[in-house]
Amino acid sequence: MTATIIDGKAFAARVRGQVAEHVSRLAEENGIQPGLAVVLVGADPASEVYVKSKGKMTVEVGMHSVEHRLADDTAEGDLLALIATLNADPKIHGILVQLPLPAHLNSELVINSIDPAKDVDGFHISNVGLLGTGQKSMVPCTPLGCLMMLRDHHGDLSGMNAVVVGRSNIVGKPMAQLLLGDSCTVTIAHSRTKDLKAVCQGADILVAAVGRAEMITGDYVKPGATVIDVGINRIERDGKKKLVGDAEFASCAAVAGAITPVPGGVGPMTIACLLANTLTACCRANGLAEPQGLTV
Ligand SMILES: Nc1nc2c(c(=O)[nH]1)N[C@@H](CN(C=O)c1ccc(C(=O)N[C@@H](CCC(=O)O)C(=O)O)cc1)CN2
Repeated sequence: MTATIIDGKAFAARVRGQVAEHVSRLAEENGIQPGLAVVLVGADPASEVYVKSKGKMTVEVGMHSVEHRLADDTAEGDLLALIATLNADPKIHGILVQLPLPAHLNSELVINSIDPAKDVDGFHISNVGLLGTGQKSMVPCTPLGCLMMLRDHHGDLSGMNAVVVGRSNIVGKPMAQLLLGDSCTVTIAHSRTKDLKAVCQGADILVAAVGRAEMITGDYVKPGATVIDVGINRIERDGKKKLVGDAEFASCAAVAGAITPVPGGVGPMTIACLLANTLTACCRANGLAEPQGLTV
């Protein structure tokens, strides 16, 4: 079998196009412009790239974009004060603090200081609780992007066996909640799961979010299954730098029915869903109907 490649780059471009249409309608009909503030502390090279990309795409869809770049040794109190200012700013509907934060900062405290209504990452404890109890929330961008691609590929997901390998707060846990919300039978597996291979072999949908380069090989995959690869690992092979996922692409693609590549799969959907979440937050803040198909 040769898997269908799920093109996340093209899908993300379509989502951004839909967001842009909504943004222009909001301006024409309501005189409102959604605004997103991104906060970067320190100079992690990958984070720098993601933040730059977020700013550029925010402007491209017609939103108001604000970037705050703070020094690596920024005091926690100063970061909290900035977030308080953004919470109170009516032009800002979404606030994102780029992760990881430098080690001296308490990420949980920082994230939980964001107004939950502006928490476009969906990481605030209120949004985590709302999602976990099936209530309307802000949904974390990467799992939301994965769900959109799965719904697009399969239509109805109900009754499918989904295995999520990885239990992070950012991807694994919310991904499992979203799949459960779509009536999948969900297993969360991780590095300590006994006979991980056998567990994965039972999956109709296999989400690899374990953070280990090419750990999921073709023999973990049920023939015809859909593999969603969330991993972004920078490795060196044959003296060349390469970006690979948590799934070994060639061997998995030989068995799977469909697979997301790295790069060009889940990654681009993360930023597209951030823009969708900012639009959703803006509509909610103004008591307007939420855009259809851009949130759960
Ligand atoms: N506050 C947050 N921090 C982080 C998040 C997040 O959702 N919120 N996710 C990741 C990083 N991330 C966005 O912030 C992100 C990762 C990857 C991509 C992407 O488009 N990847 C490309 C490859 C790009 C490359 O060469 O590195 C791809 O997969 O095709 C976008 C956003 C951690 N931090």
